[in-house]
Amino acid sequence: MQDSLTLTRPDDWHVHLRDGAALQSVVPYTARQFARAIAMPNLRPPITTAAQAQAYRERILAAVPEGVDFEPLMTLYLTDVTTPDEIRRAKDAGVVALKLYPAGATTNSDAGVTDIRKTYRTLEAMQRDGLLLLVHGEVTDPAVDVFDREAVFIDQVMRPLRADMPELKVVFEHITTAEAAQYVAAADQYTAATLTPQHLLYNRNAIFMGGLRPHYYCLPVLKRETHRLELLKAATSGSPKFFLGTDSAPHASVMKENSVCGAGCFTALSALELYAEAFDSVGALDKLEAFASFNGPDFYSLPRNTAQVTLQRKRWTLPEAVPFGEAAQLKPLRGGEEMGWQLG
Ligand SMILES: NC(=O)N[C@@H](CC(=O)O)C(=O)O
Ligand SMILES: [Zn+2]
Ligand SMILES: [Zn+2]
Repeated sequence: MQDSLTLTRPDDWHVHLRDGAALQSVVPYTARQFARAIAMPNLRPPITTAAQAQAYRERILAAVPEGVDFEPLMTLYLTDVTTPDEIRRAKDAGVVALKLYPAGATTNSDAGVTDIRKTYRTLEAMQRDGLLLLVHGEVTDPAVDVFDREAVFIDQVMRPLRADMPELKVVFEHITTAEAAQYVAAADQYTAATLTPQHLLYNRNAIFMGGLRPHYYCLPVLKRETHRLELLKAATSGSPKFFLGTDSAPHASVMKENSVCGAGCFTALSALELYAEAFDSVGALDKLEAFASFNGPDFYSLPRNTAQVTLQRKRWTLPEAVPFGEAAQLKPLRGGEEMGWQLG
């Protein structure tokens, strides 16, 4: 049995770092685990301009502990009115991607896109300037069952978008279904996907085991076991189209343990350990490095990291809660439970 694993320092291609006091609390976790991270722009108000992204970047950097090497990669929140001029400014400011939130699909998505065709001139500018489009891939039609929203999105939005913008690099974020895994695997080299630890480790039973478990609720919601197995197969397939994106999404525990629970799982504390457990469960630890450290930078046309990290097979207990902002608490996914790997 393999008891330690050394790999190139990984990056997180999808994380929510929030802002203010919450940002101060969570940035150190991500910076300890990852060399770079794609900082999601769904703040309140959202990051919609290059100038806001630059200022947010500075706030993130100010929260990185002394001596830790960490680079946030910035994104803009795409709206119906984002202009091609803003894309030029974004490019000049070092912004790497825009995020498509269908309006109303998830946490802080009210300012999102109401009809993708409204953004076509802007998407053309992105295609030209080499900015990526990151997609929360769920339709918002209340008539569509919550568990079907990703699969329906593929036919209603993804296929037409790919046909109309063939050379725009698109990342189908946090995929949760066999349909999405198969769609991405079969697509050309301009389409990739991120996978979260929770969707590789859990199926939807986790949300209901012995009672309703808010800390396992995120969007897109966990699916059946058949989907989880397909996702794990995709992640460990060796295909360069699949890479690490935790979607670590901190919400104060009072907001999670509430009559209306916010969507999001906080995993930044132990992300790499959770992925190692998932890959180990199918004997694919040898595939973790490409997934965590190579495929993402290759797709974004960024250099790979050169430093290394080591994971040890070791039993330890994840804290049940950690401080979050001034007075709140944050409960990590798996909090209070045993872990099988530890980042050295
Ligand atoms: N994944 C989630 O359930 N929540 C994310 C938003 C998102 O990535 O959809 C959040 O910002 O809390
Ligand atoms: Zn999302
Ligand atoms: Zn997210």
